[in-house]
Amino acid sequence: MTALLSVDGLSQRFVKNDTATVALRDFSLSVEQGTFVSVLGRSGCGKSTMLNLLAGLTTPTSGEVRYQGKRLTGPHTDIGYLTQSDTLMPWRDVQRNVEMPLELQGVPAAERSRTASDLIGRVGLSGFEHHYPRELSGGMRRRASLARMLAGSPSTLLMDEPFGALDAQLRHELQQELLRLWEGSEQTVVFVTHDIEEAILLGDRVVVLGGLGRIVVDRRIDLPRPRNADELQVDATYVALYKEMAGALQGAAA
Ligand SMILES: Nc1ncnc2c1ncn2[C@@H]1O[C@H](COP(=O)(O)OP(=O)(O)OP(=O)(O)O)[C@@H](O)[C@H]1O
Repeated sequence: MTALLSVDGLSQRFVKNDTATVALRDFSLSVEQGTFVSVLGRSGCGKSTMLNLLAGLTTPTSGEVRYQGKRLTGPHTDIGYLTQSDTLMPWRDVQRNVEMPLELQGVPAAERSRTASDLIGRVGLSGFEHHYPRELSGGMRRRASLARMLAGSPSTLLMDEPFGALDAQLRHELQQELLRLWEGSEQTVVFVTHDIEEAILLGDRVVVLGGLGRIVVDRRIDLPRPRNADELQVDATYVALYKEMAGALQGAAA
């Protein structure tokens, strides 16, 4: 398989009021086309900084990001990014927010409306099509943002803790929905989470980051798909992976 997205020797340093913070140091990662890569790490280890760089939103202090073999110098229309912050347009209702990427692609109105309604249903927001972002809960805004990102059918999806604010049941439903949409799509996913179970359930590969984006574990997940969260709990391979990753996260904090 070919590397779709790769970074080599990436460092990011922020300077604020004469104080420098290093968020990533000499970070390298190569993501193969069509794979689902989960990135696990504790708060503050540099995950969002890494995604901002992969999305071409920020320029690294040193090193480079390559997408489809070319140096990435800014946002790319093939790369969808679900950030942690709310980027829904406040003056558009849910339907028109989700339709937005399709408008930009010149998709005819009837098809736009059909695709958006389908995705709104898949993220559990049917009935809220004409609500504005201020009329939604935080979790609902997150789901609307997810539907909007999926509407654009980007070939690469970067997702920053998309399900972190949701209750367990909804999180489970959306994990399954995301897998249904992804399987067979050939989309490449980089999915950031704090949750070990979620990382293993979803990923073809789990990368665990320690401080400053140091990779402490990089494991291929060979569990067969479709995966069922309840069945995994008693699967010896899953249990061993879980222990390894829990230990790595603990060790990274020490
Ligand atoms: N724009 C910025 N200016 C200054 N420091 C920053 C900036 N962005 C991030 N940092 C610092 O870089 C480090 C990594 O932050 P980052 O947001 O990447 O962590 P994270 O792993 O995504 O955390 P979380 O899981 O809590 O979202 C932190 O110490 C943070 O304070």
